Amino acid sequence: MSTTDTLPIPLTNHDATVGIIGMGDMGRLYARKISEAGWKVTACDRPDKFEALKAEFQGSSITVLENGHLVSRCSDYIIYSVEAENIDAVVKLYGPSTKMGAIVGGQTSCKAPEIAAFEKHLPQDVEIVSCHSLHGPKVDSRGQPLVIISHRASASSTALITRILSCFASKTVYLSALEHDRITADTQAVTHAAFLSMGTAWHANAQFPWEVERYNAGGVENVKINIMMRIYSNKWHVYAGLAILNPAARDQIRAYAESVTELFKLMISHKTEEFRQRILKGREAVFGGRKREVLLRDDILDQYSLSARLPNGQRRPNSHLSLLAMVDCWWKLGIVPYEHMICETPLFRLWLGVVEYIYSDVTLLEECIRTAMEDDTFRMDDLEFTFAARGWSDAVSFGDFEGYRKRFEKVQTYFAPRVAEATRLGNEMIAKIFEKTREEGASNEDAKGDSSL
Ligand SMILES: NC(=O)C1=CN([C@@H]2O[C@H](COP(=O)(O)OP(=O)(O)OC[C@H]3O[C@@H](n4cnc5c(N)ncnc54)[C@H](OP(=O)(O)O)[C@@H]3O)[C@@H](O)[C@H]2O)C=CC1
Ligand SMILES: O=C(O)C(=O)Cc1ccc(O)cc1
Repeated sequence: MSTTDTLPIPLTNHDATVGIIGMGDMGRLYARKISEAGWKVTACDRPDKFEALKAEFQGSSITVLENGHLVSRCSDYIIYSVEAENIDAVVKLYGPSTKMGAIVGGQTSCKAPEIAAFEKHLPQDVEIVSCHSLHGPKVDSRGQPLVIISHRASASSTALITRILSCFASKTVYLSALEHDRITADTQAVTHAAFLSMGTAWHANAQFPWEVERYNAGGVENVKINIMMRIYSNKWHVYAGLAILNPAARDQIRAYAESVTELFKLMISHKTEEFRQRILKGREAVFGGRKREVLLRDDILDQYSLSARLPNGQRRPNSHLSLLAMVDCWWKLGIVPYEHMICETPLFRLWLGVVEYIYSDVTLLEECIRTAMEDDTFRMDDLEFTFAARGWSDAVSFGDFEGYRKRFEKVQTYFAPRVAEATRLGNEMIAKIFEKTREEGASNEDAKGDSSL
């Protein structure tokens, strides 16, 4: 980190102007929160959206400008909140207009291309402090991780950005760009790959899983369905960007697809003992000697089913290939997911909670193994899931944004009629689980003076 202290930004309260380039979902969240906290905010989106955006923010304290040149000229901290795929082009366009001595950052989910664009196109007098809120635009930011990357900045500038972003009441985590990308590949990219593959497999089998009896099977299935729907209700470019542009993510998604394929081959060749040994080795590597940390209770999850017709709550065995492959892949890559909780997202926490739920109960795990080996009920789902995991891995390794978009939107369109309902249920489920988790974490702390939550 180099320092440039020649043109200090004033540090007295609220006297810096914050500029937002890209008024999509995250840009709007940032503009609104930062302006509510009392900072002067300027913002723009693409020039063709200027009139509409100006009309929308008429009478608010956010000043909408025509383009990124105008935002850059008058702002002390400029945040690029655009598609990761576009970051180089947008910084190239507006970067040279940055006010002398200002600080620049970005909100993209993968930092290597963002930092490369800043280094390439920003004048030398400009400092670089980037950020990444590890949650979607509709999630309560309080207590969620917010990564701050002080890449080329003085301590006082980093302190100023920390102060500006403190309005989110998030948990600030300081990392380098490289650390950020390695950790988020583990927490976000592989998690998304699993759920994208579930959606693709259900679509390939022409199923709405909540209408199929074998999926009306309690908490774990509810989490799978709700997270899958949540991911497919977001914009494709968010997931494409963080997977395709992050080399660590590409490797991990490939490793996940390999684990899925290898486990599936063992299943269909009925190599029970080899399969069991592999599952148990993964369990030992990832969870061995660890007390259960994330609480997920089936009775809470059971309340959040999309199924209207079928009675809820009777657990049906499932091979849970998606979940067994996750642990297998963590083991093969030497990843201990708990070490990455500093960059957890709500989805990663839920996913780890579900995985942990199965792996902490030997009876449940044995049930998965037995079902995988003996029960054909889920075989066609597992086959399609295997194809899907490899398909997503190919789209990511080929760096194929267009192919990724088509794959994503095909499934998104299929599930679209139920998205609103799934989002509502998913939000309730997440809020309830985290509320319960916090409560139980607090009572554990009272009881033992030791809470990991
Ligand atoms: N959504 C999420 O859950 C999260 C997203 N992120 C990251 O934040 C960034 C923004 O994501 P999000 O807000 O969801 O995406 P959006 O697509 O909602 O917002 C991006 C906005 O930037 C605009 N834009 C593109 N080019 C320019 C330009 N030259 N000048 C001004 N505006 C421009 C886009 O316009 P147009 O649509 O016309 O291209 C769009 O309105 C992404 O990099 C994403 O990875 C980070 C955390 C969470
Ligand atoms: O929680 C998740 O994984 C999400 O899907 C929301 C999300 C998407 C992109 C980010 O950079 C951060 C959070």
